[in-house]
Amino acid sequence: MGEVDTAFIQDPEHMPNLSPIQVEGMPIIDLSPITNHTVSDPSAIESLVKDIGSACKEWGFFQVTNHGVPLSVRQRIEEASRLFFAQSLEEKRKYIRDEISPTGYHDRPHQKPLGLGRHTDAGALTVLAQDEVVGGLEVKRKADQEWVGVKPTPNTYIINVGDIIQVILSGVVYGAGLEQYGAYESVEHRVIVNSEKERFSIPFFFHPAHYTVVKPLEELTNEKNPPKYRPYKWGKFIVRRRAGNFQKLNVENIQISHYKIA
Ligand SMILES: O=C(O)CCC(=O)C(=O)O
Ligand SMILES: [Fe+2]
Repeated sequence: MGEVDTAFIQDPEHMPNLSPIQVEGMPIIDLSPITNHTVSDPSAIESLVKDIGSACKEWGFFQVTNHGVPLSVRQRIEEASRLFFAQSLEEKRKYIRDEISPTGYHDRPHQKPLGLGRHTDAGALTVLAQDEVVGGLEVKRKADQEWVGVKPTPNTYIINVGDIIQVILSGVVYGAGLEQYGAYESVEHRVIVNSEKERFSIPFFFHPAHYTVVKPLEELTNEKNPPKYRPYKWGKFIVRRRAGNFQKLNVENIQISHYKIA
């Protein structure tokens, strides 16, 4: 590996612990009440909605089973990505990520063991097919702010709240006794890689159109509960975020905290 751009080198307190605690505590949510059309039990849907709400508030992350995505589809995507990445660098660079094709190939320099520095996802939410063998995703657990590894669960997808949901739902007021759940927050996460095994992961980002203005839901704000964020243009935000290419969270790169109303 060549020289690593110092912008990617983390401060010591953000360097990953090489053997993080592996947790299974992240909620696993069964989506069969919405994917199994033979069951039409409104109370099952109601409790599903509640469970998703609690998972979003307590973890900002959850995993889904019975999601209705055929395993064969996932396997075909995984196979196609293995074939793509096995090609020569020259071939891959034909599909390089740039301003015109922001989802293209990105041969990002990284300093092992950190595959992807700590960050929050900028979009509304992310659906992730994590590598089922290698794992490597770590989440900053809201309960104690510890970094915990997310143990891969076969044929599940990991879903996490992104910055847009944090802003839109920032006006949610909790009833007495419910404060411990905290708010809908876009939780920090990062990825560690190991030098022996390749790691494949397939994130799908829910992003709005570039002209979208992101702002707290007006129905949730009023004089007593004023908006906590200034409106921002999604297109500008994501273009600036991409220019920073997941560098350190606390420097250079644009964050929703910059739009926070003190
Ligand atoms: O590879 C992973 O497990 C997560 C990737 C991720 O966090 C991202 O692309 O935003
Ligand atoms: Fe992410």
